[in-house]
Amino acid sequence: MKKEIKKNVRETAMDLLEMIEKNQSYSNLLLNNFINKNKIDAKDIGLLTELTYGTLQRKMSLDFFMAPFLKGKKKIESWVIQLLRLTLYQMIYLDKIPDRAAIYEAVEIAKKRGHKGISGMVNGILRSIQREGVPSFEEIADPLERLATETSHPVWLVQRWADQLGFEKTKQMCELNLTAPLQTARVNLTKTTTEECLGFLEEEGFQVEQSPVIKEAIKCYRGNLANSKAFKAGLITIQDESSMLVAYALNIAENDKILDACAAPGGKSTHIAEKLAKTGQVISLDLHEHKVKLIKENANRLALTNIEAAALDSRKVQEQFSKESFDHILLDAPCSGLGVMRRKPDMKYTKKEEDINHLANVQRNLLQAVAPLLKKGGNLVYSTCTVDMEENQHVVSSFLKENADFEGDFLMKERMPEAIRPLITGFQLQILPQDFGSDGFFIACLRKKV
Ligand SMILES: C[S@@+](CC[C@H](N)C(=O)[O-])C[C@H]1O[C@@H](n2cnc3c(N)ncnc32)[C@H](O)[C@@H]1O
Repeated sequence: MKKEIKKNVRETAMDLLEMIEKNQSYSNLLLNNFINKNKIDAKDIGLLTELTYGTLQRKMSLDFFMAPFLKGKKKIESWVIQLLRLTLYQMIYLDKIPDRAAIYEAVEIAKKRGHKGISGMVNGILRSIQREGVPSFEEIADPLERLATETSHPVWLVQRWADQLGFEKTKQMCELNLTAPLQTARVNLTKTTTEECLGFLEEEGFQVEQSPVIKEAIKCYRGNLANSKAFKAGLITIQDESSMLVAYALNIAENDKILDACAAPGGKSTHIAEKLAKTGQVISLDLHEHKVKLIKENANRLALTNIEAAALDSRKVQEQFSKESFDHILLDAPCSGLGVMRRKPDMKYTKKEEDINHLANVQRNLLQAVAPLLKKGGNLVYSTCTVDMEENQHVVSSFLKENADFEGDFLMKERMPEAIRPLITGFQLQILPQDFGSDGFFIACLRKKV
């Protein structure tokens, strides 16, 4: 039976924000686990999600708004800061909640969690904000710093993107990162058609439509497809459209043997297996045993028998597999994930610039390790869900420099859905979230010379 949250929704959001702030878990995992474990009522899920994600998304802006009102105050406990952010978020960004209701709730929580002094301070700060209004972003003279504060992204990241992409694209991306992503799913074409699947989902009450970009992709405007009968029956996989493009890049033909070197939880492996239409074989490797379990579960749910999943550090693949034993190889590398910040807003504040340098090294080593396993004439597809050149274009160019037996595969463009082609430069595709609403993503298609 579903139950209402014992603590009220705002207090729960405050606790979740505190846990995220203390780096106890990723926001998306924490919130999903909390909702599932506590069987939260549907009407509370919406508000809890909105308050937690919204406050997190706007953290830097909220701190900017609050700063003048905290001047001269002694050190304020972390949970009180979360409470102030949460309340300010409702006052500034949510029209449907009257200010007085938000302030009243905040004071009640402060009384319960702290003491009279704290609730008095919370009341005082919030009432002053209500009376005097918050400062304007226009007060920030430097355009880059203003964009960073206004869209709540760290300055180093905005600076980095502006250097790589220019200010306009950076601005669009930062603004898009504040919006909620649409859920999309991939139809398992070995079991059904897109049209038939749309029909099943509509019968179940989902508001869905076929994507204009990828023929087997479905966009969902209402409902969570993970709870659908179609999902349980293995007719769909929840996957972003950008990720679906990887299987297009590979040039898959029936009976191919394909290596997916970083495969868990199996989103792309299962797509490849579906495209193989019950023929061939996908060898799906991942570093972590518990993640390999997820690949197997997904393959079973989708009734795909042409996937073999195993735990292995792919930097050591040469110890397990012979040279030139795969028709194609996918390296969907571990990366900084800067293309999926909409889904994990806490990443904006936890990622460091040095992480990017470290990851680029790991990515180069993985590419170097898998390359000898590819047959001549086969494709090596390298992909990441990031938008950083150091992990994308630079990794690829340094690989090509060191491996004269590889070249860019310019035919990738012809294999891609038509709407994507204008975004392709040669044999590389950098998708920004604002391009067509999917995740930021990178795909490069290389070919081993014959
Ligand atoms: C981007 S995710 C893969 C997502 C997956 N391709 C999909 O579509 O579902 C990267 C994966 O690489 C794995 N990984 C990281 N280092 C690895 C290594 N040295 N060898 C094998 N897998 C590794 C991580 O555990 C993670 O699951």
